[in-house]
Amino acid sequence: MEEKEEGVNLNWTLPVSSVQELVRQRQPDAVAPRYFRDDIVMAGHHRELSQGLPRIDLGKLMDPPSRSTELCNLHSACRQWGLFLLVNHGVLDEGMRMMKENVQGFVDLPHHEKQKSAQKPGSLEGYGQAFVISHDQKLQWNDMIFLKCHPAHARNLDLWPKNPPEFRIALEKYSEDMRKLAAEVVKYIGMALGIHEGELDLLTKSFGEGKYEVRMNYYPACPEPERAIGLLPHADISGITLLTECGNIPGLQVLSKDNCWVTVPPVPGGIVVNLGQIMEVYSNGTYRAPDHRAVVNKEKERVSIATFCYPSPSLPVGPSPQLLAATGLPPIYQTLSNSGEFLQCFLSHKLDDAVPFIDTLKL
Ligand SMILES: O=C(O)CCC(=O)C(=O)O
Ligand SMILES: [Fe+2]
Repeated sequence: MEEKEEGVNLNWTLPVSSVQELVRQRQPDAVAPRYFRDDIVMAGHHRELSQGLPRIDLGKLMDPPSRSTELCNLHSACRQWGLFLLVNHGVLDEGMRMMKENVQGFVDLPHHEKQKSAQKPGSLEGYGQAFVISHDQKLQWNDMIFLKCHPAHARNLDLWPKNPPEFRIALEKYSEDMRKLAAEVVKYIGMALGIHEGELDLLTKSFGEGKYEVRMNYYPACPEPERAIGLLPHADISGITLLTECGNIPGLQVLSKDNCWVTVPPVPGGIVVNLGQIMEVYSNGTYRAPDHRAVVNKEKERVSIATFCYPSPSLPVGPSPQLLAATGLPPIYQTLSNSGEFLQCFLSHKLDDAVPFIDTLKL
């Protein structure tokens, strides 16, 4: 019998064993049935892109002579893919390196040490797995540690690892860098959409003062990568997500408009930006919050760091008033009072609902 209960939501997860421990202790040469994802991995075609995914240069956006051309590139990247590789982003190498080293250092700790940051019942925050709501649910080939970083009062420091000793400093610095970067990137996304003056200031300010959560993903090497999935296809619920990959190991794939899975190749020093559902709603569906997933491979473990960036409560979450006025189009989504209400609706939307969350907001 399914142990799923009525009213269960995504803000809750059952403890399951760490994939890393499973691999370390048993050194399996096959994937356990609970991880078989043949339905998902086999579904859909996979394609390598000859011309590559869009690259956006933040330096060019900041520099007035090159801005308008780069805004056109940004506009088409957000429309076509909802994902782009951000280069020349200005985040110092030192902070990035320190964060990557500390996340890898945490991953390499003995299990009992990592368990000091284990998720507590009733919350997704901490070390564990996301969204496990029944004992017979299929699992993902992923362990993670998920921590709230901004605003500072939202931090649950009891879950922040004390080991490696510089982990906390690295995360604090990194999330601060991501907060500043997100506000800048969102400003240009707003400009690309045609937003200006007061509304552009409100948008930028709301991300400057917004909510930031960091999810560090660990995908061990997998004996049967074609049978398992690192992360199931999903669209992020955030405004935008900033993704840093710790090594040179591909794994992230994005769904193209014509429904092909396209591998996002890691670019050393680059940051992958993907739009979340809040921006899809804000753009009245002009921009995409793309479905993406993580696949695993046989030889190498992979580590990624996703920062989910949300606007502060000062921004209503609905189609941009300026955009509606400029296009004369009707809103396709309802407006919720802020990202808190948006998240609440998302969390109470049951996992197994056939309708994607964003469609429940359609007018
Ligand atoms: O590991 C990756 O590349 C994807 C991570 C991701 O999509 C997420 O954490 O939401
Ligand atoms: Fe994601």
